[in-house]
Amino acid sequence: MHEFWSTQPVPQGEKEAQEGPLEKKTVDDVPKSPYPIASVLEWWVPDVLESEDDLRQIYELLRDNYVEDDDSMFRFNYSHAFLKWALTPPGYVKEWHVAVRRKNDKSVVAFISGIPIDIAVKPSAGGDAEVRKMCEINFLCIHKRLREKKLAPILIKEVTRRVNVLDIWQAVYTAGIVLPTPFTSAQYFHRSLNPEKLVAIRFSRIPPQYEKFQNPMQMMKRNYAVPNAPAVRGFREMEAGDVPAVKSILNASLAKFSVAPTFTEEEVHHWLLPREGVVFSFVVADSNNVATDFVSFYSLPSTVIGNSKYNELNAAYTYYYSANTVPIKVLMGDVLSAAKAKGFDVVNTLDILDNKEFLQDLKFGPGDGNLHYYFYNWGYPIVQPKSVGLVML
Ligand SMILES: CCCCCCCCCCCCCC(=O)SCCNC(=O)CCNC(=O)[C@H](O)C(C)(C)COP(=O)(O)OP(=O)(O)OC[C@H]1O[C@@H](n2cnc3c(N)ncnc32)[C@H](O)[C@@H]1OP(=O)(O)O
Ligand SMILES: CNCc1cccc(CN2CCOCC2)c1
Repeated sequence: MHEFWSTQPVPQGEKEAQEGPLEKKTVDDVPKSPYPIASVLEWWVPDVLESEDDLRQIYELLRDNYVEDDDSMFRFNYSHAFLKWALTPPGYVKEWHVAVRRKNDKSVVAFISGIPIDIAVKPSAGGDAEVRKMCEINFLCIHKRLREKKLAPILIKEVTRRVNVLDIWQAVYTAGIVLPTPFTSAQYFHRSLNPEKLVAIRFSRIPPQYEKFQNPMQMMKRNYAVPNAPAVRGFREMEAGDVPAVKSILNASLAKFSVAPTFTEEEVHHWLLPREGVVFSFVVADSNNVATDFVSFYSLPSTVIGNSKYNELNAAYTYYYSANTVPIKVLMGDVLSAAKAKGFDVVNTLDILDNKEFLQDLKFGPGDGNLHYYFYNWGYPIVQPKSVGLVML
């Protein structure tokens, strides 16, 4: 059971693992050369910022081989612009973008990414959070033709080496599957914006109680209709001048959670300013045009696998927010309007942050997917998703 993960510094299910590092090594202990890999393969560092062709190769690997739902009806289709954004925040390390190519034709067969992140972790006994520089791991992907050959542990060990050599010893990551050992498990919720398309691609079903209506789909459209303009006075798109205020209110909001990132001004600029087709952010500005509230969402489409009428599901995912002068359910109501106006079919979210405060009133329904959260080399007790303030792309 867990031939690889049983060898790793992650909680192994024993109770009461101590909080904090599970093993202590120094940079001197870290191998200086890359982990050995099959002779027909080679390590490769794509230049996702400067090379559109390198970025295209990572994009295509993920488009065709990344995460699908359990029934293989949908597969994530992160865009080029989204991947460039997700992989190159301030202080990113090019070598933490770890790819594997076939030597003969240079085709990309696998990938795993790491980016730097400052995570504030509160001791479970209470008290001040400890801010720890960690690596956030994402986009682990092996080509469908190379699955179940133990290549994933090799990718994980190599990215670990490249992180350790820079004196960073913890990571945070999420997965849709249960591994040793989650510190929280969140549930997905979905808010229909385009019920007709969602039913046509079998993302949604017409609830049985609608069958009593003469025109069930008409009733579904009515139920999920949203205003086409924001309700909150002073609601507008975020702009560069809002960065200092957003940094202040967002860090204050996130400090309430047991596990959450902290953002520098440069990180607020990178992660939270609007980027067309990628991330959408809004503030509520007071009479001096100073941001008092903030809310955001990102675009993550999925390929619809094998549907004749539609080949893409346009999904928005709720991102970070700070609700201070208006309740989050009012602020998120304006997100639904903005997402509908921009052509999204659905808004997806998790029961992390204060999201449970709006799920019911805004007509989100539970999904059948979960997102499990993990630390690498950091013992931490299992906490409820509502005490987690980290959003993973
Ligand atoms: C200090 C710095 C540390 C940095 C590193 C921190 C750790 C980061 C960890 C990674 C965080 C990733 C976050 C995300 O990106 S989550 C998204 C993961 N990607 C996908 O689901 C895309 C589609 N699937 C695939 O591409 C492959 O199936 C993958 C690549 C997922 C596995 O490839 P394959 O199916 O061909 O298997 P194998 O024969 O090579 O290897 C089998 C071993 O791999 C373990 N496995 C399977 N799936 C995952 C998974 N999602 N996280 C961690 N481990 C996983 C599995 O339990 C088994 O180990 P053990 O059970 O026998 O022990
Ligand atoms: C947070 N990063 C994207 C993600 C990665 C892996 C797994 C999941 C969650 N799955 C998605 C597919 O449908 C079922 C639930 C999401």
